[in-house]
Amino acid sequence: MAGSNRQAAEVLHNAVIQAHGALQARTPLVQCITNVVSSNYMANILLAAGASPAMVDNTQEAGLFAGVADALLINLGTPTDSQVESMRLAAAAAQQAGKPWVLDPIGAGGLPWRGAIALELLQHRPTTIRGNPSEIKGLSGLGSGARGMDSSDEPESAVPAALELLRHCRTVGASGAVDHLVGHYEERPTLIRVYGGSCLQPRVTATGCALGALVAAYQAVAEPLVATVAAHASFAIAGKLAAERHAAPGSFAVAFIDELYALDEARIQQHLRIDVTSLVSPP
Ligand SMILES: Nc1ncnc2c1ncn2[C@@H]1O[C@H](COP(=O)(O)OP(=O)(O)OP(=O)(O)O)[C@@H](O)[C@H]1O
Ligand SMILES: Cc1ncsc1CCO
Ligand SMILES: [Mg+2]
Repeated sequence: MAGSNRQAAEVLHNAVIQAHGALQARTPLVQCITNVVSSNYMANILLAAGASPAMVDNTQEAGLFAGVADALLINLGTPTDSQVESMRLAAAAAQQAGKPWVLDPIGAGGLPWRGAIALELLQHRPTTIRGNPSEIKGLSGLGSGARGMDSSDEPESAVPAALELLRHCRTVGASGAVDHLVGHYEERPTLIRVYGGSCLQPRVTATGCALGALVAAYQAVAEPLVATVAAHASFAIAGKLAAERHAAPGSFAVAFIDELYALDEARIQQHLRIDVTSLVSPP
């Protein structure tokens, strides 16, 4: 049994506006342990959105810094032995310090070594697991047809896997044309769909990686479900508006950063589109 919850959608709509204001006011320091493809784009997206990025990923400093930063992102895109050690140290330190952290299990479905690392990191209780649908399905053990870093599954098909992963974290996000997010709203398992964005977003590498970093930034200023929705909503609105002005990936990527920077209460009011479904049992 499942039911649309319009009141919850309105509450979350207002909470997203509040979270956006809190992000601007507090400029959270976000430690990113991420892949080599994503670093520069991710840092620029965090800066444009109002957060402060720090790519501290060496074994000597990663653990210490996780205790200092406001939030942590761990992204498994191009893991080396040494970077994985930093991930272990940082995840443990974040857990110890009660800091929010986000796991992006890139490629977890298709590559067994990193899949095992992602599973190992779950012991440190990430606040959010964010990935594309194939990664969410792969990490949950419910299977996926993933071939590489891009998804070969639809977000809706990842909802049972996302619900399964809620045993390890507070919220799970599966991105795509319509983002499907799960968490608990008033203690009930709940699905939130975020509409918007552009088909140019997956044509720019590391867009999903940068989304994971923005989820971490929002986790520093809002409770987990609101933070997860706020980050996805920011991407959905900025992506939609950037695509109205640019029709190809290169100029779109620049416009997307600009739209994140320009996001404000009025734009959220006008463009945010979410729906909320309370789930009694998996759909
Ligand atoms: N077809 C689409 N239409 C609209 N928005 C999309 C579409 N595909 C992806 N997005 C948006 O792009 C962003 C990244 O999602 P995507 O699923 O491409 O992540 P990803 O595969 O993890 O990316 P990467 O690993 O390349 O960083 C999200 O904000 C998502 O909503
Ligand atoms: C292309 C690529 N390869 C490993 S990570 C990454 C960035 C987007 O997933
Ligand atoms: Mg990804």
